[in-house]
Amino acid sequence: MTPAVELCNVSWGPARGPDILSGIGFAVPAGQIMAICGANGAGKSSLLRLIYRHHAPRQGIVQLMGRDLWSTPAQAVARDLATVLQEQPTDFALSARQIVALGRLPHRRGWAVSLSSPDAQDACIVADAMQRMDLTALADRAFDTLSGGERQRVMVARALAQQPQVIVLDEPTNHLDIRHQLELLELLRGLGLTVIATLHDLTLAAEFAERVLVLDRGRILADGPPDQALTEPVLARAFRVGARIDRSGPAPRFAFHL
Ligand SMILES: Nc1ncnc2c1ncn2[C@@H]1O[C@H](COP(=O)(O)OP(=O)(O)OP(=O)(O)O)[C@@H](O)[C@H]1O
Repeated sequence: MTPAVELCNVSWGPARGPDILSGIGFAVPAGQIMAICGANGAGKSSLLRLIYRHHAPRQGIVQLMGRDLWSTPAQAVARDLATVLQEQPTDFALSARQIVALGRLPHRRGWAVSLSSPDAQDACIVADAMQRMDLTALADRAFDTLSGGERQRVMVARALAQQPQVIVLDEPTNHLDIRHQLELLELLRGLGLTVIATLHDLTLAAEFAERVLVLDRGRILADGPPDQALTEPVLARAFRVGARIDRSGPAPRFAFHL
């Protein structure tokens, strides 16, 4: 079966700069939940930007649903792939519902859309996405009056309203309290979609993901099920710390020292 996302021998670096990512190759089957872990500056966000068609690879090819990303119009990519990023809109006064309704844009012909009067089907999809993210009571609040965690849930609801095949998330649990972290990861797992998320919290990554990719200075250091990818030697090398993993309980416990 065609992978949902596939990178073949990809490298990327900024114009006139050295490679930040090199020799990156992996295929994500449809429906797989993959976490990307690694130290600050390892290249996690840059890798996501290649997957959501923000950076074009310097070398190699990135495919979404079997099509070269850069031979596919941006709107067609947006029908298949949604993002939840760290940068959030803050400088305009749309309501939470209107932000979520933006997720319907890629499905509109010619991008023409009235945010205040979406058609009945779109309104239903938007309401459903908001309900799943526990946002119904906040629907009419201006986005810039919401807390960090509420905003994050709005951005996830917008991605759900997009009804994509693939969701790419950059540190989705940032700003969320423990309950909302667990609820979000549970929800993502239950969607049946392909999910690719960067996660700093290794315990969450080990519990949530079926597969973990560990990046180290722009290269893949480990790629496999959590218990094979998140090992003491891999973590020691990736994070330059001593690492101990206690696997005696139901979930692994990670301990680190300098
Ligand atoms: N457009 C750019 N121009 C120059 N350097 C860049 C650019 N984008 C990323 N970098 C550099 O590439 C490296 C990887 O950055 P990236 O944001 O991908 O790391 P990360 O693993 O997501 O880090 P963090 O955990 O701190 O968010 C960093 O050293 C960063 O400064």
